[in-house]
Amino acid sequence: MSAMAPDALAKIRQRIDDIDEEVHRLLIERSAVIDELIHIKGTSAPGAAFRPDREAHMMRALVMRHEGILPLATVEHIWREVISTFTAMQAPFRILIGQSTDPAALQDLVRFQFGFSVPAEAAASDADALAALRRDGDLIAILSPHSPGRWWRDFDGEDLQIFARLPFIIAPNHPVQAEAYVAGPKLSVPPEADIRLWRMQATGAFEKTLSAFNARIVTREDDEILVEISGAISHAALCAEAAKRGATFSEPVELGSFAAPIHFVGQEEEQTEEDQV
Ligand SMILES: O=C(O)C(=O)C[C@]1(C(=O)O)C=C[C@@H](O)C=C1
Repeated sequence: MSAMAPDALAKIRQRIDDIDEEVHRLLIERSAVIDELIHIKGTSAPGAAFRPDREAHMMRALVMRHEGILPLATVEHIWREVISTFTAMQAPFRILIGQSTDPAALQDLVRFQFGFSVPAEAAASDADALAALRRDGDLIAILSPHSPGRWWRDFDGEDLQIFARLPFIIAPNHPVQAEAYVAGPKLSVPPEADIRLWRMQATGAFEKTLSAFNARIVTREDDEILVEISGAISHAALCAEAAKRGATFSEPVELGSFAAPIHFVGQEEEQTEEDQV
């Protein structure tokens, strides 16, 4: 195959330039609504702009409309950068990264989700992260469910709340494989959420009961468990089922709630002309 004629390359580059210009102009246009958003939402308090349920809805729409050869994670990351920047433009916030058995992976997750326009730094410990969160209203903390700091023991969902679980799109080849919760001050508008995070004491053979309710044990230590469970399931229903198996669950402490993640299995192959013959 001969090299592409220079004018053909120039034409393609012109198309790319035109597209880039349009995307850039649209982003500038998107940012023009910020003042109005601040006015309508009354987002004067630091960190008060977060609307996790709206973000979840947008990410679902993004997954639904995506097509072609562009990796979904690329588009996801671009939008995460945009949404995070737009959140900070309404009300600035900072990120504290909690303890993890894999700090580099957790840092990657933070940058994938929040981009580079929001300051992020590692907390000395989970306890420090929570203390800072309780002190400064403009902070959110990224907390690992596998943290040696066991932050969940000092968290009762009263003054702080978990309002998102990361990553939101779970895919086998996703560039970021770490998982974490986003904790922050109580949001002024409680998010619509389908999964709650509970801390409970559980005894007996309780695992089957949780599986039957599609609940996910995130962390377990002795008889204390951290569980993600659908908002449609009551504690009473869980206990009634557990009783049949001689298991028990204590009254749960709800640490927060969030939108269910999207499990993305892969992009549908584009059908080429060769496939059809
Ligand atoms: O829809 C809003 O309330 C916004 O503030 C806009 C926006 C966005 O950039 O799309 C930013 C932050 C919210 O968490 C959700 C969405």
